[in-house]
Amino acid sequence: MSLLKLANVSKEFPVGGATRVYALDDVSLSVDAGETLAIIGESGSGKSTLGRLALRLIEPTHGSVHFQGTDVLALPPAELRRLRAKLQIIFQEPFESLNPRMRVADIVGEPLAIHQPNISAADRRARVSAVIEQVGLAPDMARRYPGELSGGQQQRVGIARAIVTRPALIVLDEPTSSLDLSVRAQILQLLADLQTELGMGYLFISHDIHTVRYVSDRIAVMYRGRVVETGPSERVFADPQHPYTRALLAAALPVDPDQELPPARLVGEPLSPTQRVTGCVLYGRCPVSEEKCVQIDVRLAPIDADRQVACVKPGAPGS
Ligand SMILES: Nc1ncnc2c1ncn2[C@@H]1O[C@H](COP(=O)(O)OP(=O)(O)OP(=O)(O)O)[C@@H](O)[C@H]1O
Repeated sequence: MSLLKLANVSKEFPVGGATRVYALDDVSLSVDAGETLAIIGESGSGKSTLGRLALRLIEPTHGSVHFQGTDVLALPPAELRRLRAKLQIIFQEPFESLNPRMRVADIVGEPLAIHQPNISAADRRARVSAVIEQVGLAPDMARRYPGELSGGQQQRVGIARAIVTRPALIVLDEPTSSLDLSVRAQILQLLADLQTELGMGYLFISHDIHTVRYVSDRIAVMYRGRVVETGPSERVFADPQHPYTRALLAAALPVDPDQELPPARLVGEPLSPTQRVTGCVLYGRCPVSEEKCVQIDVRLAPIDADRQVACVKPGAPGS
C-alpha cells in the first residue's frame, strides 16, 4: 500500500468574480515508504499547492487524498491532528518557519508536546536531545534561539522538528533552495541518511534539476498544474519524452547523445494561470505541437510498465 496517494486532484483558487486560478488539474500520484518522489517544474506549476494539499493544509476542489489508506479529506479535526504526527512538512525558508522567540529545544519538542502529551518531561528532553544530535547539531545548540544560528543550522532544526514524532512521510518544499551550495549538499546528505535510517517517504518539491537528480527515485514533471511526465528518475533523465521535460533538462544539463529524442526548446509565452485549458497545457509553447493538440484532452498515458507521458506525439520531428 502507498503511504500517500493523490487521485485526480484539482485545485482552483477563486481570485475575484468568476475568475479562477487553475493551480492543479487532475493530478494523480503516490509515494511509497523509503522512496523519494520529486516534483519538478517551473515557478507557478502547482508544486507547493500539491504539497500543501497532501497535508490537507488546503483542500482540493476535486479528487481524493489517502495517507496509509486513510481518507485524509474525511478526517475530523482531532484525527487530522493525530495524522500530522506521521505526515510532516519542511519549508524552504527555515528562519521564517521557526519561532524566533523559542529556544531550539522547545521548537524541536513542540510536536511531541502536541502529539504525545503523555510522555514524561524527562523522556521528552531525552528524545529532543537525541534528535538534535541525529541531525548533526551540537548539544549546546539546544539552548540557542533561531536567530543565533546559520541558515544550514536552522534547516537542521526544521528537520529535527519534522522527525521528532517519527513521521512516515515528509513533504519537503524546496528545503535547500535558500542555502549556499556547500551547505545544500550537507543538508541533502543528511536527508538521505535519515531516510535510510528511518525508512521515511519523501515528497520532494524543487525547481532545481541538479538537486532533483541527486535526491529522487522517481520524478513527476509538472507544467501548469498538470503532471506531464513521470517515471524512475534515472530513466527520465537519460531519455526524457515529453517536449516540456526535454526542454527543462536541456536548459540545465548537457544533452546525452544516446537519448532517443532530440532536446526541445520552448517557444512563445506561458498561458495565464486563469485560463482554463482543455487540450494540451503546453500548446503555444511547444515546438512540436499541432492544431489538434489544442482540442484533444492530452492526459498521462503509459509508455511502458513504469513511465507515463502526457503527449500524443513526443517523438515528432522538428523539435
Ligand atoms: N492562495 C492562492 N490564491 C490564488 N492563487 C494561488 C494561491 N496559491 C497559489 N496560487 C496560484 O496557483 C498557481 C500554482 O502555484 P504554486 O505556488 O503551487 O506553484 P509552484 O510551482 O510551487 O511555484 P513556486 O516554485 O514559485 O513556489 C500559481 O499560478 C499561483 O499564483
